[in-house]
Amino acid sequence: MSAHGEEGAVLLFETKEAKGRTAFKLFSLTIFLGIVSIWGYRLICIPRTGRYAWIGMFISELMFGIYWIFTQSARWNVVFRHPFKHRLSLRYEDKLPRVDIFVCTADPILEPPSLVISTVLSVMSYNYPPEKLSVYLSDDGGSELTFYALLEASKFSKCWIPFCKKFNVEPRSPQAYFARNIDINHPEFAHEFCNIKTLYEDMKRRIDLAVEKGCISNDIKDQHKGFLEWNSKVTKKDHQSIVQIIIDGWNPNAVDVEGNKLPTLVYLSREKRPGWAHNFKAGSMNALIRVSSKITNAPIILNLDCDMYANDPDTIRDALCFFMDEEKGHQTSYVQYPQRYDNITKNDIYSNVAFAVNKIELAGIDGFGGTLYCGTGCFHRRESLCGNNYSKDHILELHNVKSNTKDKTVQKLEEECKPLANCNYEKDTQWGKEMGLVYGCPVEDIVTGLTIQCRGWKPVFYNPTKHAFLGIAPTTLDVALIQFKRWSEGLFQIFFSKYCPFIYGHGKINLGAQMGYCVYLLWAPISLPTMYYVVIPALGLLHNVPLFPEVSSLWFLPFAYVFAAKTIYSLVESLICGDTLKGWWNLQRMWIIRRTTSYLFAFIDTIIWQLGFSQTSFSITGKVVDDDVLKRYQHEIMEFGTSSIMFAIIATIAVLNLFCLGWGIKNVVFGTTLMDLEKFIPQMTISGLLVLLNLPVYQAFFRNDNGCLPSSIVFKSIFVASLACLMPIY
Ligand SMILES: O=c1ccn([C@@H]2O[C@H](COP(=O)(O)OP(=O)(O)O[C@H]3O[C@H](CO)[C@@H](O)[C@H](O)[C@H]3O)[C@@H](O)[C@H]2O)c(=O)[nH]1
Ligand SMILES: [Mn+2]
Repeated sequence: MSAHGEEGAVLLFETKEAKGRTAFKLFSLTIFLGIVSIWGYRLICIPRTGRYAWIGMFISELMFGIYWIFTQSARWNVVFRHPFKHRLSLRYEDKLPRVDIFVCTADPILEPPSLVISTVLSVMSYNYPPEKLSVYLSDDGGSELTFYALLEASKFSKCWIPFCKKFNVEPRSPQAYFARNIDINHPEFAHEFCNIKTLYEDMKRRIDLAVEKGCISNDIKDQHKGFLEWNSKVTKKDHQSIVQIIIDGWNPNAVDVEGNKLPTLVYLSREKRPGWAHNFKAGSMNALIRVSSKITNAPIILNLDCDMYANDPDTIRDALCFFMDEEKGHQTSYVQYPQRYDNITKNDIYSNVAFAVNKIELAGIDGFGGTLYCGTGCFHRRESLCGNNYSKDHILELHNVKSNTKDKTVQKLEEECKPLANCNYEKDTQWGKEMGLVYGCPVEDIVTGLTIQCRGWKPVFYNPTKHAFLGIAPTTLDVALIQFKRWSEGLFQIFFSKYCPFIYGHGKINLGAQMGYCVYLLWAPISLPTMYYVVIPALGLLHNVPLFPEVSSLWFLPFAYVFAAKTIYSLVESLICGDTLKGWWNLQRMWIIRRTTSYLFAFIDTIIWQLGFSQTSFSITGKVVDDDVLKRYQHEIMEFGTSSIMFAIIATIAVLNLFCLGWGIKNVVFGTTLMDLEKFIPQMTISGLLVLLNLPVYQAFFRNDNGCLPSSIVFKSIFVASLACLMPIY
């Protein structure tokens, strides 16, 4: 070990393979054999009655099997990364590169300005030389409320940053920090704590009040020239570019209350005009890239959503290890952190965390060099994000990149930046195609990451034990499903586009990475076999059509083995990754619900989009809910409440399986022979499990809070399920 340690001392990060890979591969092979036997059985034993249903079962199992093979690629080659930030400090403390941080917001109602500035403040107070740090807020809402909040934050930062650094407080998002129980025993700390808390609460009150009123009073407007940009004609969808450098960090007077330098702070709202496609978050990121290049031009960019605050003040240094390692760092294009959330309850009722995805799958895809860019919590090398190919001979020294702030006044810089954020700037350029984030897809992040990899760069996935960023997860089923619909739709569009990893990535990225991408890109079509599996076996039970081998037959073995092995494996994997037993159970439910609603609609909409009948849209995930709803979320009670068509599907499936299981049990109890029971055990198991998973759905039929299933949905689902029962099975 000592010899190794010596050699390792030169590295700024190391990559370790996961343990037990061989055992996993053998295990995976046995499941594969089981799957192949199932396919074989379906082909060999086609029955006379229920022939079509049988073929449907075969097609479903074929799709499940192929999809399963893709998911194995994400587990085949799992690697874990470890940066050594103390080595970075020893070697490069005086050569640290400048870092530009981009925060995106889009709507002052769905994304309250007080939340947005908490994120901004958390990154302004990173443990990093402030003269090398710049924070840019892109406001697609074009709202003076957000601008006002940022102005308030810039003032508050003068107290907040020194307070954080003096007492080394964490987390550095004031909203998250003051929401915790903080031990204020030390008298000096207690005093300053109370002061800063009052300052924060006053500020928050002023901001929230302004948001409530929907406008800014004239005395406030007189305090900053920036408000002049908002005249009566400015609306969210129609306004000129607004660039306001709120703190010019290179100015010697930009200091906090203790006289330390402040990071640069810039407000940007790119031009919006009716008739111009603005390309959602990708468009705003590209405007940010250009505007920041005119001002601070840092070689490293951190990209965050407005709700993702920095939880660990040392994250920048960790990430830099991956860029500055002498041996491999020059090839690193981006460093992606997993999406973690601040508001997760114990058993994660909507399965927002995806424990196994974060800990195993993404690390497995990283093993093949295919780390996904997930849109937030990601450090980029500006060069690679701007469309450059990787080349060994041309390596930019990170600390030598120059900024453009010399000899220019703030006003002049602002004027120079505005055209860069104009609608027509990108016309006839490579922006959105070869440069910056790629346009035309609701998951701009994933496509962009793929194109960067195909240009020869090697991204890194890093999942530290202390979460680097914490965001806000959806707290209602509705919002969670809409988010998944946007994702699965965008992902499936990639599969159909010229960016399909098997074509676009052919010869450029590893086959394992291409397959790894497909684990996500194929979410939408996997809805079809799932839908089949939750409906047809149940109907078979009702109409006496057996669809599986008898329990005593040898053919039953592969079914039982594949089912048990996959289930136990996924349970163990979830538990190892930190989920609870109940959390895993909730995940199974969400897995069915997502596949039969979000993914299904995404599939349908993608086909419509493919035929050219619709345009890309982006529904922003809401980040606030009322107290009543929040309480139910905290008690892990599923929230329905509205009569969404997705809920109708969920309820119908639940009712149908309950009917059919009831019928099946009746048949067993009253009369039919033991022989028959044997034939139907697999189908009864499927319906039985679905009924168990759906217990919270049945409960929602009878609850009488505002989150229960509306009676219209209850009746609809019973009606549709009854109709389905009449459907004959061929
Ligand atoms: O026109 C837009 C729309 C959205 N956003 C911002 O994009 C971010 C993500 O939007 P959100 O509604 O929170 O979506 P999520 O589903 O939480 O976002 C995930 O998925 C998106 C792709 O679907 C990625 O862009 C995000 O980074 C990723 O966190 C937010 O900060 C928004 O303010 C914009 O800047 N402009
Ligand atoms: Mn979000």
